[in-house]
Formats: sequence, structure tokens, C-alpha cells
Amino acid sequence: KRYQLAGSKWGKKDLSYRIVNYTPDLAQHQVQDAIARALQAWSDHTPLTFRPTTSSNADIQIKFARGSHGDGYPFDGRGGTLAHAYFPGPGIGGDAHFDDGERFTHRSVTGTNLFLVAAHELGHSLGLGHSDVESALMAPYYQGYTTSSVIQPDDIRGIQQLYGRRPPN
Ligand SMILES: CC(C)C[C@H](CC(=O)NO)C(=O)N[C@H]1Cc2cn(c3ccccc23)CCCCCCNC1=O
Ligand SMILES: [Ca+2]
Ligand SMILES: [Zn+2]
Ligand SMILES: [Zn+2]
Repeated sequence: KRYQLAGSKWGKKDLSYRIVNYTPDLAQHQVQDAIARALQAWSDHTPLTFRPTTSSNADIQIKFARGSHGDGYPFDGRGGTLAHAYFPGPGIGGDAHFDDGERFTHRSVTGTNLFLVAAHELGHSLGLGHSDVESALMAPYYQGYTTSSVIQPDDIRGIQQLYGRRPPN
């Protein structure tokens, strides 16, 4: 019972990300904050660093979309699937898509918290599959706020299997 590795990982430690568009549910700075905190949750446990860019060559591209959005995995409106993401690789690899049929919330324990969904999706963007540890962030079901840290022990073991531990400061 544990994490799954996707079979691909980034061959570099310093990754770039680009927020391509925004959900109308939140202010742009709230989306930027949620994404930055979700990335920080992973970089806290690995040697990885993430920098925002406006370049279309960004490693991780973040998009909000409804229904069919050009990748063969159409979203289903409110409820159901909340988001999906692609394992590390060129092009669409690493990208994360969020279903804008959801009502995303910010720093809230109710509704579909964007930070929590993003932390899960970015786990895939870094090379983690789903965990069968129910309490893990990488479990396939949205669990809302669970404990103070969004990244659970099983998730830490998985991501450190891929990228090692964070070097001491
Ligand atoms: C982990 C999450 C951030 C991303 C995952 C998808 C995923 O793994 N992306 O990488 C997700 O959206 N899981 C569904 C799984 C799911 C639960 N139900 C469904 C009903 C229909 C379709 C899917 C589901 C029952 C009803 C609840 C629906 C709302 C919550 N949805 C979920 O928990
Ligand atoms: Ca949905
Ligand atoms: Zn998509
Ligand atoms: Zn998932």
C-alpha cells in the first residue's frame, strides 16, 4: 500500500511554470498564491525549485478549461473529475488542467480548494501516480483539508524516491 511512480521524472532540478489562464472564481493573485504554495509544498521536501514565467516553453503549464479542451480528456462540469495532469516530459508533459466547471475556493475548508487540487495535480506533474494510501495527497479522491500539511508521509517517500531529499540550507 503506497505511492506509485509514473515512470518518468524531470532531468533537472530547476523547473519553470506558467499560469496560462485564470478561473473567474478567484482573483488572479489568489490563483497565483494557491499555485505557488502548492509548488512550495513539494519543493519543501525535494531539491526542486520552481520559477514563474510567461514563456510558452514553461515546463509546467497550468490551464483552466471546461468540457473538451483539445487533449482528448474532456472535463465533465461541476463535480466528478476536478482536474488532471501529465507526467514529466516535453510538450504537454508536466501540464496541469483544472475543470472550470468547479467552483474553486481559496484558503477555505469548504468547496473545491484550489491549493489542495493543485498540490495533487502537481504531484503528477513531478512524476507521482496515485497512491492507495487513503490519507495520501496522491490518493485519487478529493478529501478536502485533512491535516496541517497537505503532503503526507507516503507522498514524501514517493517524491524523495524520485528526486532525493532537500539539501540542508
Ligand atoms: C484528487 C482530485 C483532486 C483529482 C481527482 C482526479 C485526478 O486524479 N486528477 O489527477 C478527482 O477529481 N477525483 C474525483 C473522483 C470522483 C469522486 N466521485 C466521482 C464521480 C464521478 C467521477 C469522478 C469522481 C464521487 C463524487 C465526488 C465528486 C467530487 C470530487 N471528485 C473526486 O474526488
Ligand atoms: Ca468536474
Ligand atoms: Zn486536459
Ligand atoms: Zn490524480
